[in-house]
Amino acid sequence: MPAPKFITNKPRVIYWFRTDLRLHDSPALRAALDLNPECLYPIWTWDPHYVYHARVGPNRWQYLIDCQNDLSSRITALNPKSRLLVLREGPETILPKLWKEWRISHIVFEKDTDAYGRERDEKIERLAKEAGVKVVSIAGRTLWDSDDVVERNGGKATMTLAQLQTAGKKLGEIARPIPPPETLPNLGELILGFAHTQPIAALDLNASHRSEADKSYETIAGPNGDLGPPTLEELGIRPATTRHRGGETVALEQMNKILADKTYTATFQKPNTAPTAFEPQATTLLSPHHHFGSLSIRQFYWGIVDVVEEFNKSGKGKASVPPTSLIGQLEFRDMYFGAHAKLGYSFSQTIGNPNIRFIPWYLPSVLDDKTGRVISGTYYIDNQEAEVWFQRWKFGRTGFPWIDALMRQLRQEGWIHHLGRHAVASFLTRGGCFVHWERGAEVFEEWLIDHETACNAGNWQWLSCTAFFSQFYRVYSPIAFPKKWDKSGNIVRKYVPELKDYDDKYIYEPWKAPIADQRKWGCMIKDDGSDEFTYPKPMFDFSERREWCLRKMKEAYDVGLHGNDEKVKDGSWRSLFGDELGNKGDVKLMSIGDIDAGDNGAENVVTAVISPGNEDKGTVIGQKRKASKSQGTLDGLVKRIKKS
Ligand SMILES: Cc1cc2nc3c(=O)[nH]c(=O)nc-3n(C[C@H](O)[C@H](O)[C@H](O)COP(=O)(O)OP(=O)(O)OC[C@H]3O[C@@H](n4cnc5c(N)ncnc54)[C@H](O)[C@@H]3O)c2cc1C
Repeated sequence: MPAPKFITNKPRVIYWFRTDLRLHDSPALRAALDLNPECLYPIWTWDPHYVYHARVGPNRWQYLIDCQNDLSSRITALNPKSRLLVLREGPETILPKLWKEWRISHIVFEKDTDAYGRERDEKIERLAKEAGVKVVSIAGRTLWDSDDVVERNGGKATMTLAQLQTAGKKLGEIARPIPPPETLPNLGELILGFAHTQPIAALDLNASHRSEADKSYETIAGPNGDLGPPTLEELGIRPATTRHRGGETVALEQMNKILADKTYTATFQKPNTAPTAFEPQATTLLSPHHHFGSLSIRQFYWGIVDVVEEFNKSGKGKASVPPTSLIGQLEFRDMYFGAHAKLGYSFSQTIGNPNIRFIPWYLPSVLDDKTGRVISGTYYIDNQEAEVWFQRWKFGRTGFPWIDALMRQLRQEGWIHHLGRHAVASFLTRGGCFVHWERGAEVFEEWLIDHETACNAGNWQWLSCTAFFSQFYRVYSPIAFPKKWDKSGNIVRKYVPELKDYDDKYIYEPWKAPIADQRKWGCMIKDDGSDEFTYPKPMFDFSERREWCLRKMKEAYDVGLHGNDEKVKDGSWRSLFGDELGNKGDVKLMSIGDIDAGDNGAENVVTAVISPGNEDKGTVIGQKRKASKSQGTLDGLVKRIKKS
C-alpha cells in the first residue's frame, strides 16, 4: 500500500495509551512530542481481549475509568482542545482505519512485554508497515527495559533478585524522570466515517460481574458520541465497592505524601510492616498506580533514592537496603517482569514452564489442546472437598477469621497487604487446601485492583514454592501469625463483622469460645447457616492439613518434576506419586467464569464432561451452560454464600 499523503510535512501522530495513564515521566509520550507533530491524537482502544478474556471485577474497572477520566482532564488542562479519545473497538481493526481516516504518519506507545501485549503489538507493527505508518515503541513500565534485563541475564528469565540486580548494574544507572509536558498539540479533525467493527460474541469471563448486558461496543464513540471514557453502567458492571481511587492526580499526591515522610521512606522494611493494618495500611498502596501507569516507577524510584541519600547524610540513622527496602520492592517488580518477558504465556502456568516445580495440586487447569495454554477459569474438579475449600476460601467462609477477613477485604476493596497475600496464598496451596496456585492467581486476577500478570503469577509461584522460593516447611499459621501483629484482631472486626463483639482471646479462634459467650456476643459458631448471627466452624483441622501438605510437598520435591517434563505433560506423573490424592475418576467438571460472584453467578457455571481416559489431555467432549449435574455440597455452599 502506498504511503499516505500529508497536507504539511509535519508528522500526524497517534499516541496510544495502554500501560501508561499519565503525563509525567513518560518516555514514549516525550518521543511523540519530540516529533513536533502537526496534531496529536491521544487514544485508548477498548480491546475485547481485556473486556472479555481477562478477569476483571468492578473495582479494577472503576480504577481504570478513574485513570482515564483523570488523564483526559489533565490533557485538557494543557490544551483545552484536546482530551483522551476512547474508541470502542479492538486495536487490530480500528488502528488501520484511523491511520487512513486521520492521515496518520506515526503511532507511538509505551512498550509492553506482557505475553498478550507483545503478540498484539507485533500484529500492529505489521499492519502499520503495510500502511506506511511508522511505529515508535519505548520502554517505560519498569526500572529497566525488561528485554534488556533478559539479554544481560544471559538470555534467561530473572528468577532471583541477585540476577536482576546484576543485569541492572550492567545496564547502568536508571534514567532520571522526564518532566511532564507543558503544552500538548491540538487534536486533528475527528472524522469517524468508517464502519464500526464489533467483536464477535464469545465467552465473557466477566459475565458474573454484569447486572446488564455490556453496551460498550454498541457505538464507536460511546453513548454521548464524544469518545469519552465509559461508565460502569455502560459496561453493565455492578457498582464498585472499593474506597481506593485511580488517576495520576491521586497517584502523585499519594507518592508525595509518602516521600515527605522521610524516615518512613528511608527506613521502610517490608517484613516490619503490619499486614493487619488497614486504615491506613502499612505499605505505600502505590501498586495499582504502577499497574495502570498513573505513577511512573522511575519517578518513585528517584524520589526514594533522593530521600535515602539525604537521610544517610543527616546522621539520623542508616537507611534500609534491598531486598526489604522500598527500592528492593521495586526491584522485585522488575525481576518478575524480566521472567515474564522471557517466558511469555508459559510464565503464568505450570505446564510447559521449565522453571516451575510440578506439584500434584488439586483442581488443575484445563489446557487448550492446540496452544497448550491454560484456558482461563477452567479446571478439573478432581476432588469435591478441595473444590468446597476453594469456594470457601474465595468468599471468606473458611471458618478461620484471619483468612476470611483478608479474602473479604480483597473482594470488597481490591487490595490487601503483601503479607496478607502470603497468608491466603500459603493457606490455599501448600499450607492447607493443597489447591493449585493457578486457581488462586485467577481469583486475584479478578479481584485485585493492582493485578499485574508478571507480579501475580510470579508471587503465586513464590508462595506455593513452585518457583523463586523453596522453603515449603515455612507455613503461615492463620492464628499465631496475625496474633503477632494485632492481638485484638481489628481487621477481623472490620471485615468479618459477625465476630465484632468477640473477646480478643477468641477473635482468631472463635470456635473455642464457650457457647454461652457465643450467644452473649451475638454470633454462634456453626455450619448450618450463614446469616449475621452465625459464623462457620473451621473447615478443617489446620495442623492436620499442614502436616499432610508438608508430606505431599516433600514427596513432590523428591520426585523432582518440572512443568516441561514429558511425564507432566502426558499425565504419567501419577505413577510416581502415592494414591492419596485421589484425583482419578471418570467424570470431571470444570467451571468457566465465576461460581457465584453476583446474583446471576450460578447462571455462569459451565460444566464440561471430559471423556474418561482423556482427563490429562483436557479433551472437552460436551459443554453447556448451567450445571447439569448435582454438585452436592458445593451447591449448598454456593446457596449459603449467596444468602450471606
Ligand atoms: C500471591 C501474591 C500475588 C500478588 N499479586 C500482585 C499483583 O497482581 N500485582 C502487584 O503489583 N503486586 C502483586 N503482589 C506483590 C505485592 O503484594 C504488591 O505489589 C504489594 O503488596 C502492593 O502494595 P504496596 O503498593 O503497598 O507495596 P509496597 O510494599 O509499598 O511496595 C512498593 C511497590 O513495589 C512493588 N512491589 C512490592 N512488593 C512486590 C512484590 N512482591 N512483587 C512485585 N512488586 C512488588 C509494587 O509496585 C509496590 O507498589 C502479589 C503478592 C503475592 C504474595
